[in-house]
Amino acid sequence: MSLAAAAPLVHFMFYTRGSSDEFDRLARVTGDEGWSWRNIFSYILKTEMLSPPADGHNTTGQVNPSVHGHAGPLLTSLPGNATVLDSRVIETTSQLSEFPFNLDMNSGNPLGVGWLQSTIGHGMRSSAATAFLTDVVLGRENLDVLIGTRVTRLIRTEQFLSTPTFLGVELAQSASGPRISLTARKEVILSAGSIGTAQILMLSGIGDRQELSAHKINTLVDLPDVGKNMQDHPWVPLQWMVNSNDTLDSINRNPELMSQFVALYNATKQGPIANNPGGNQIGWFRLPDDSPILKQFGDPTAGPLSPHFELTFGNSFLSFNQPEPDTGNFMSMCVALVAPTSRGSVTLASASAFDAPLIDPAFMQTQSDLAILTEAVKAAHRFAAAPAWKDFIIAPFKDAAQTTSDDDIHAYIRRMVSTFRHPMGTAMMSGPLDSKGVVNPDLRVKKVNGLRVVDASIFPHIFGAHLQAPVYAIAERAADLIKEAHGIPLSH
Ligand SMILES: Cc1cc2nc3c(=O)[nH]c(=O)nc-3n(C[C@H](O)[C@H](O)[C@H](O)COP(=O)(O)OP(=O)(O)OC[C@H]3O[C@@H](n4cnc5c(N)ncnc54)[C@H](O)[C@@H]3O)c2cc1C
Repeated sequence: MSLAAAAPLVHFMFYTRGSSDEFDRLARVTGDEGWSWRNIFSYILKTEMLSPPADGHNTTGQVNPSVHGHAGPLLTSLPGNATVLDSRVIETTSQLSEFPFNLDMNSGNPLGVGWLQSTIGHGMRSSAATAFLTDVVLGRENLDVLIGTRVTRLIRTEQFLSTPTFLGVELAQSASGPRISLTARKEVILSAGSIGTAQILMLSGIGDRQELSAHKINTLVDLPDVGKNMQDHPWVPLQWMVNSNDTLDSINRNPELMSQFVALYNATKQGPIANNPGGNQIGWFRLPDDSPILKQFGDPTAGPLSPHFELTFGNSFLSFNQPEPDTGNFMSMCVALVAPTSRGSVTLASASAFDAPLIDPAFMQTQSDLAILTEAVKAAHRFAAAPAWKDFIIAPFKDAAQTTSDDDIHAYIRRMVSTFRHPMGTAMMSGPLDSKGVVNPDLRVKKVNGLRVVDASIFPHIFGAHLQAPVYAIAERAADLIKEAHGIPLSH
């Protein structure tokens, strides 16, 4: 029994696996070599089918096909529509040595600037739903997909000495609607994401005793780390005014032009609408090895192939928290801290599954987070100062212009910081004998029988990556762990 994943239906489709170091750290901290890059790589390839870009252009020199899957259900592709930024971003990589070109950021070494790969195939979003819930799969007798239905809690079905078994699931379609209970024969697989999984566990009596009792929930399993250790990627936008009309701003502000491109897209799956709105390239970077910040605070990354920060390059005014200007054309960078050390939480607001829980991403709570994101903002300005942008950039947008001194940047970060929507860690995995953590390396919930978690909540450290690819990777291995546990032959 599991929940279908929906976030892939709304997200930005960036397909980034993270570094080999990050999977190797997962193996190291859990004591399970099965999570290492070497072992996980075949699962990553199994999920993917690298496909031609929407515009059919020749992608030689933009991707390394040998590190990709070519027969999986999830379609990935290179950008499907050229933009006015492309040549300038790539030129910058040969002009400034601190921003080198990387042929393929999904090889295990993401460092440098490369062409964005997206979960797009034939100009359309490829999601967990399109890839895995195909008509054939939906036709299976042993699969029911319930829509408009919420899990309100898991139900303890047995208790053997001090270990409870949770094979029951309670569902409802509204806060006051009837509750329906189902009982699994083998096990329950909880995949409600970093927010939903923590909430459901706590509503089921699995969590921190004190917190649960505050909501009059009987603690059946005292697991204090449920909802703790949350990490997410904080980012700030920076924009520059540019002297070209050929940016998406011109389309976004012109309903007639927009409907022409929508019509083109509907007829041909081509044009700007077929492209990832997030841009055509991304870069992943480390602070220099001799950085005083690393000396003072230590290195928060998983290793030398893991980035401290990310830059994305957008062909329009991009921001989650600034109104779009009425005039002008823009180039934007999203500047993200991808190895944060701050840890937040998900706690219950009430004992109802229909009340959203309280989410505290705890952004910028450590000095090192602030210091590294500050360096990232400075790096973005250096990138935009490369000769490649000389005749293109007019000036930084008025807010971005106030980011020259460290103090200014700190104030800007405090004002602008936002989430990349990559929460993880609220049911973190740890070694089988480790009292910290929520799930064991086989993803089974500690101190419980019959219950496994498979989603982004299990990562003990955030990846330097947009998280869908790491989640697909762990889900592929989880499928084998589940089959093994129930004596079902593996398919490879
Ligand atoms: C706006 C946005 C943009 C993003 N962009 C990108 C991107 O470009 N690239 C990338 O790699 N990642 C991106 N992400 C992140 C990525 O989508 C997530 O990291 C990933 O989907 C996490 O997978 P998951 O299985 O843990 O959770 P989800 O995919 O969120 O799946 C959890 C599912 O459980 C359901 N659920 C929760 N609680 C209950 C309940 N009580 N009862 C029933 N169902 C429940 C939810 O509705 C959801 O369908 C983005 C996320 C967002 C929100």
